[in-house]
Amino acid sequence: MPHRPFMLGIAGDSGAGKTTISAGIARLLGEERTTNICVDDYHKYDRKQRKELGITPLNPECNYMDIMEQHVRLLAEGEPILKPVYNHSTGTFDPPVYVPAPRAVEEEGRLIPRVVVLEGLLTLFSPALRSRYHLTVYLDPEEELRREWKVKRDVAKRGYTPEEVIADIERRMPDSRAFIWPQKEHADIVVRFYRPPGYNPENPSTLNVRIALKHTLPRLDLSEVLHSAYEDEALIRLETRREADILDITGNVTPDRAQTFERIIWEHLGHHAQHFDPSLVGTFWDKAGQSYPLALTQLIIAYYLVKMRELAIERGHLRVA
Ligand SMILES: Nc1ncnc2c1ncn2[C@@H]1O[C@H](COP(=O)(O)OP(=O)(O)OP(=O)(O)O)[C@@H](O)[C@H]1O
Ligand SMILES: O=C(CO)[C@H](O)[C@H](O)COP(=O)(O)O
Repeated sequence: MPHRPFMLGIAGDSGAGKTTISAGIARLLGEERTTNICVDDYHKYDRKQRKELGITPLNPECNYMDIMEQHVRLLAEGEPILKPVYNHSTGTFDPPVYVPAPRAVEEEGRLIPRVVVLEGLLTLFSPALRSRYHLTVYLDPEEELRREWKVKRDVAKRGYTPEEVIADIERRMPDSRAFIWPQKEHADIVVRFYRPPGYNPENPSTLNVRIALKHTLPRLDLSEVLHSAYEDEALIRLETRREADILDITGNVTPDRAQTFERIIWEHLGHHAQHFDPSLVGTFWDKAGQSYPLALTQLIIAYYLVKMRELAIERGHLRVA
């Protein structure tokens, strides 16, 4: 009998930080307890063909959306898939890889559903995809920041010049607006990193973050988690609005305060975070940089994930035996 996993969908534009967040969450929960899939692997055309056709990878027409939907359904039902692989270094396709059935993992004599993290440009695009997730996240950094991150990453890792990356971002703009940005509406959690006044790009650890927790989420008592840091306006502010609870975390938080807050969330994650190396929470840029707002964002998403997984088990929505 297949085991149904917990499905987490993460969307956002290119360079918005999806891989950074997904990798952090997988490390938190234990990499052997998660299956991470990038849905950008379902591109229909390679880089050369896209150029010839004048189509961008952001356009659903440029992706095998039907196969993506079928594979997301199969994973949600606990089945294996044979996943295509798009190689960002060569701009072409590698042989497909076998992704085993996402079976539950044993923890203290109990079977816990595995977490399948699906991230990519179009993860939340269609109703068929959205219907499969238990929790959805949209990454929405300030546009200038996304450009800065994308240029740095594409030059270092994907063989582009800065001018080529900027020109490509501009070419993609109509498709960003038409296909990527509207997915924000469908996310339970929207994360926006933004620059403080006088921001120095050499020190991205000082970025602020605003996390919108939509009311589609169960009303978890976050105030209990935030309690001891809650008084501290310099660190964190929680405000309830009509459409969402807004959590603001500033980048100039002192290490001891951030670490206290991290520990509080950590304790609430309990045994779910026992396989994780805490020194890696909040790391970015191949673990060379570390940011408290990023660490707290990863912990808050993991906290909701663990709580919602417990709820789904209680309600009998996740079959593990
Ligand atoms: N919170 C952050 N603070 C500092 N740098 C970050 C943060 N999030 C992401 N970055 C940097 O931005 C770059 C892009 O991030 P990432 O690869 O996670 O984006 P992505 O959305 O997965 O991109 P793509 O869809 O194009 O693959 C990386 O170099 C990463 O180190
Ligand atoms: O937006 C992207 C997600 O990473 C990529 O740019 C897209 O997948 C195509 O990659 P490239 O044209 O750089 O080969």
